[in-house]
Amino acid sequence: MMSSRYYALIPAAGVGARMGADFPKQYMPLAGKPMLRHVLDTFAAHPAIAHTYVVVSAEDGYIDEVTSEGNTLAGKVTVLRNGGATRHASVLNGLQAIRDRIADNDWVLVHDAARPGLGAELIDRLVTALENDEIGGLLALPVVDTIKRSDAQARAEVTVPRDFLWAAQTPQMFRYALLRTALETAANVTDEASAIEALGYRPKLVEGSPRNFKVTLPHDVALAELHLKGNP
Ligand SMILES: Nc1ccn([C@@H]2O[C@H](COP(=O)(O)OP(=O)(O)OP(=O)(O)O)[C@@H](O)[C@H]2O)c(=O)n1
Ligand SMILES: C[C@](O)(CO)[C@H](O)COP(=O)(O)O
Repeated sequence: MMSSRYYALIPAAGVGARMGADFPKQYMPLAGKPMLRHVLDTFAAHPAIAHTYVVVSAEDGYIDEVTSEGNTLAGKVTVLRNGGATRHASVLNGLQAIRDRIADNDWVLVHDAARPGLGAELIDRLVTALENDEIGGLLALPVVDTIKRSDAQARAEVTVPRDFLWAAQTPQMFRYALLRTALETAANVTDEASAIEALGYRPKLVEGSPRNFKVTLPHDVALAELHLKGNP
């Protein structure tokens, strides 16, 4: 039997509403290049990744410039212009579009365009941890703060025990057929692991890194630049 290959799928069809810029945040310049380009460069340079697919919206007017710069992504990255209204829809549309280019058993690493701090060592950590896994899993960080649940007026109602709580990151890595089925079946989910969990499986949690945080709000930009300039 042929061994499984590894593919990256990057949902990049969001509008970045919480960032409040007048263009999608994945195209913001960070440490000399657009946020999305950091992510594409990382996957394109990784020896384990057979190919990278990036999902953008049909109206996207930025992606061609971002992928053509320097010509180093040629043959390594394919743009899919079928992003959906939610992250869930964008990932599923991407998976459906590549059905003839991937085997059911191949692994897909789904990674947010908005997490430019991912480095090769974290990809290695995830891939190594899941080498002999049947289900797959994701990078995540154990929660370190005391956790409060509040009422609608932001008054603490209860302190939630943080044992066994993790904050989900990406990549989230699952075999193609299982992931596609899970996302086709699930109601709107915010990550791939939720859809897999809904089928009754337990994705493996592999320790990620604070550096791999999601750039979401305006104040995240300076921190992302700091990380990326320290280690481009
Ligand atoms: N319809 C969507 C929404 C999000 N994403 C992608 O999913 C990732 C994580 O989403 P998030 O940080 O929530 O990005 P946005 O949806 O762009 O941000 P916001 O919720 O603030 O609008 C990003 O790479 C984003 O581009 C996507 O591909 N398609
Ligand atoms: C997939 C994810 O990055 C894990 O934290 C997250 O669920 C997606 O971001 P959102 O802000 O919930 O859309």
